[in-house]
Amino acid sequence: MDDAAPPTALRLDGLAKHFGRTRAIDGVDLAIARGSFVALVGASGSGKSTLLKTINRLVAPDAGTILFEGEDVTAIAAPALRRRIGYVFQSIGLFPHMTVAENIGIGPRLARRPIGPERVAELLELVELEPAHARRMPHALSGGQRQRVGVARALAGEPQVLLMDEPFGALDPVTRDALGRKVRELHDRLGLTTLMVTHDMAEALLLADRVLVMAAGRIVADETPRALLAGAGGDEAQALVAVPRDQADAIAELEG
Ligand SMILES: Nc1ncnc2c1ncn2[C@@H]1O[C@H](COP(=O)(O)OP(=O)(O)OP(=O)(O)O)[C@@H](O)[C@H]1O
Repeated sequence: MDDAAPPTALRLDGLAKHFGRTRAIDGVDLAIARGSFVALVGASGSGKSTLLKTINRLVAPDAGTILFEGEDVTAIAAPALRRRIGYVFQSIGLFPHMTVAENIGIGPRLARRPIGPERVAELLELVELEPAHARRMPHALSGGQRQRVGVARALAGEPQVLLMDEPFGALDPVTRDALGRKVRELHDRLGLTTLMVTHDMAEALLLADRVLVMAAGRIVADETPRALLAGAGGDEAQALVAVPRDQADAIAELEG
């Protein structure tokens, strides 16, 4: 083994999950180095969300193992696991009847390590929200603010790993861009290991250190953004890279 390589935060071996006849995950082997920011892209229905959910045990796989810092996730109590692995949901997923502060504190509370108002204020500051937002209900926030609360909630238990399922999907492009940069900055500052599902190859190329492409339950490409832009990864990956590249070319042409 290479002594200089960073330790593995997550290791998936022979992972499979079927829903009836659908092979949502069809034999995935994957090692994610501590500290890396990995994007998971691929067509709708290719298994990205299911893969993410198996990691923090929201979905139980039919076969295979998942090691988190060398420990089988099934051996870790779910609340403790979910405190150590923050999760930002696709549809934000805030509890509508709870204040922002209660939403942010739910994970630590379930893990019997409740957080106080100072920590809530600190988390709000981390995602650039006002301290007064702590008392608001989710419906009284904009979509971008709600998603920031979702990120704060995922960070509340001081996780080592951050899983994000299409976290910026519902946001306007300007907010999306700002929040993407913010998350990357927090990833670097807090020393996180991040696995982010996105439909947007441009976002994956700009934010991640490594891009995985999923198709029909399998990982069909695993490349750095630079390698993808240089043509690596095969047809599936290159079809996805072509989208932002063609758009950039078309805009450049309009600018004449
Ligand atoms: N609870 C479930 N019951 C039955 N089928 C499911 C369930 N969850 C996922 N599937 C199926 O498994 C496959 C993979 O779904 P998954 O949500 O993981 O894909 P995805 O790549 O995340 O899609 P999207 O980008 O649209 O979110 C799909 O065919 C989906 O319909």
